[in-house]
Amino acid sequence: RQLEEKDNQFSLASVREFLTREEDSIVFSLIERAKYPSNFPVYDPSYLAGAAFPYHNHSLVDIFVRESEAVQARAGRYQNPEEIPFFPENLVPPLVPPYQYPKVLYPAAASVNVRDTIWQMYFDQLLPQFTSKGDDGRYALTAAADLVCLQALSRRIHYGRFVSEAKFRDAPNNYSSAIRAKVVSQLLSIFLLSLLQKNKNSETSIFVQDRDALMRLLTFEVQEETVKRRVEEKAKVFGQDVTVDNGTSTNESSRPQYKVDPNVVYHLYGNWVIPFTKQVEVEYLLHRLD
Ligand SMILES: O=C(O)C(=O)C[C@]1(C(=O)O)C=C[C@@H](O)C=C1
Repeated sequence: RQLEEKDNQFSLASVREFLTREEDSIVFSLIERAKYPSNFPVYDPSYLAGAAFPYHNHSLVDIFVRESEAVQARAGRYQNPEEIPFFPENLVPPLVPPYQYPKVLYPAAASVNVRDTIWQMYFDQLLPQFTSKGDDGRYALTAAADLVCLQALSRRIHYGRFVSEAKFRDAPNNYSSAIRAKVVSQLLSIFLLSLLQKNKNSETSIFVQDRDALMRLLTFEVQEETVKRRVEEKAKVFGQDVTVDNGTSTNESSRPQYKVDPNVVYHLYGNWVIPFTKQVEVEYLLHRLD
């Protein structure tokens, strides 16, 4: 009964509330990571070249995430369908008894993910934008802060599966015809390929059209702009120094200094978080009628 009640509350509005709350987690996690400089050795496999097997030639952050996920798997973290690990091959069985999470996701689509894309974006693109250059030796703290950032981003982006499920339930007919177009185009492309011996490009272009139709259906540009402006604002509110001088301070600069540049957070959402969430949404929908 409790499950049914929870399930009944599942809607696009409840899903958006979850995404809004996750913004806080993401902004806070970035602020925490920004306490430390870039700390290059954390990411450099040669730093652990002398370590024993299986740790040698992995970066410290790589090992930190793998081992943390193993501990968290024991505590049941990945039994929760909201959570997707970065290293699924590494997981150990949970120690805890199962919890009856509401069964919201469609099983054939539940495991779609973009974990490798998130990993690459975080280390190659995002980190250099909000950390200062330098090395203060606090490597374990740095890796721990990276883990929290990665998990918050992953939870938000992979929640795209729940967003899609809510949208599909709201308009099953609209989505079903766009999803079925996939099946038709798959058959068509196989037929064309065998008939015309075409190269792979023609197949790709047919798939792209299906994705485009779904992408148009699930996109709300006004909502995206609201989200980007809100996270920018959160970066300002959460990331300023708090004083108790009632604004009477004679600080030389009246321009607030933020711990993480709000503009970076705006673009993090615009360039990666929202596009990756939409990618998850499309992939989920493509499997929604399997
Ligand atoms: O709120 C939605 O409808 C979503 O699909 C989420 C989201 C986002 O990532 O914030 C993604 C696509 C939409 O265009 C708007 C917002």
